[in-house]
Amino acid sequence: MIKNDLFLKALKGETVERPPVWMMRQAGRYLPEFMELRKKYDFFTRCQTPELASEITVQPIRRYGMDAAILFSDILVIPQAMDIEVEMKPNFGPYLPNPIRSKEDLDKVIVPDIQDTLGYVIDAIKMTKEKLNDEIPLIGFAGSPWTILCYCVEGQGSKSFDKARGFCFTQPEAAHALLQKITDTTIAYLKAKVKAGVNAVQVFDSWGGMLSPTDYQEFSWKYIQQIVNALKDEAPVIVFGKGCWFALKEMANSGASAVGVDWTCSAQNARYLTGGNITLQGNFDPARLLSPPEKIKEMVTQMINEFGKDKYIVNLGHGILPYIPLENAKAFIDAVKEYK
Ligand SMILES: Cc1c2[nH]c(c1CCC(=O)O)Cc1[nH]c(c(CCC(=O)O)c1C)Cc1[nH]c(c(CCC(=O)O)c1C)Cc1[nH]c(c(C)c1CCC(=O)O)C2
Repeated sequence: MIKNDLFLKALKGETVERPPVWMMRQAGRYLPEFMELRKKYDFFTRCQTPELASEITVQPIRRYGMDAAILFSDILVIPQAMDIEVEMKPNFGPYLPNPIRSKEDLDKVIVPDIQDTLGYVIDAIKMTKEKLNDEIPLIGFAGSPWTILCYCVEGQGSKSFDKARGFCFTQPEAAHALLQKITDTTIAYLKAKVKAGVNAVQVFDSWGGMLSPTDYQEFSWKYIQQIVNALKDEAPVIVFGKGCWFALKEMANSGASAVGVDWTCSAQNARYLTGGNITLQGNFDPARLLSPPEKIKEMVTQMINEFGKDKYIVNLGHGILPYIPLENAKAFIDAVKEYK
């Protein structure tokens, strides 16, 4: 039994005294204790060493007391496990030296055994569960197949992922074969995470908003739906698509327990588009954490009033920025805890 079950209650749609709160990318560079470890260990060492990954996961919890923890890791451990090389270059971000651009490239991509390739994540989950001591739930996550394809084809981050979109439109068969391999790997991975102890899973479709609504159905949503179908009876699933307001209806009807929204969609519109019954998560503009703490508190209270306290999980509309002052992040969390 988890002592603070606000997050799990909200995922079930149950009535709560106040909504739960966590922040996407809450284990990150705005925390000085994270920066200390970052000086000593490179990115994938931090992900692959259970002592480090579990420590980084609980850092924001110790400081702010969020209502859920999210395992420190990265969505790009999936392509790595599939035999696609991934580097994390300082001041640059993800870099994949051998991107997938043809059927031949695709044939080299494997659907791996999870324990063999990602056993370190399983160990990190078990160690994190011990550190959390059943105080709060732990969230596991994966990127959506489309978002993973974006990096596999583009080879690095991008403002528009033109090469990834071009690959889908010029070589649709290869694109679908890659998406299916990623989907199969992701399903096995998330099931293993649940078995290891995570209490919910979130699928990040960070680049879903790059696609037209029609292309979104074909190249992204179809595969996310497979993941939801495979996971929903094992753990609550949260689906978050950045820029994907047009898909909120499918998301709400998918069997997912909650749907994430970004800050370009109003609470009222999100409730309308999702039919008013599903738990929503979001959607504070991450740059709004640069406002003065008093203003942040006022805006968070207003946001809760707009979404309603029930069937709602307070979060940012995307990941926290690296240069957010500590007291501003605190104001965001405290405003929720003080909500009446
Ligand atoms: C697209 C994406 C990635 N990774 C992730 C996404 C989807 C979520 C989103 O859209 O924000 C997911 C992710 N990445 C990380 C987490 C940890 C858990 C959390 O606290 O939310 C999560 C959930 C750690 C990380 N992943 C990364 C960092 C920062 C790099 C570092 O610590 O050196 C962290 C804390 C690196 C990373 N990883 C990725 C990028 C683009 C970068 C570079 C970003 C940058 O440098 O600002 C890919």
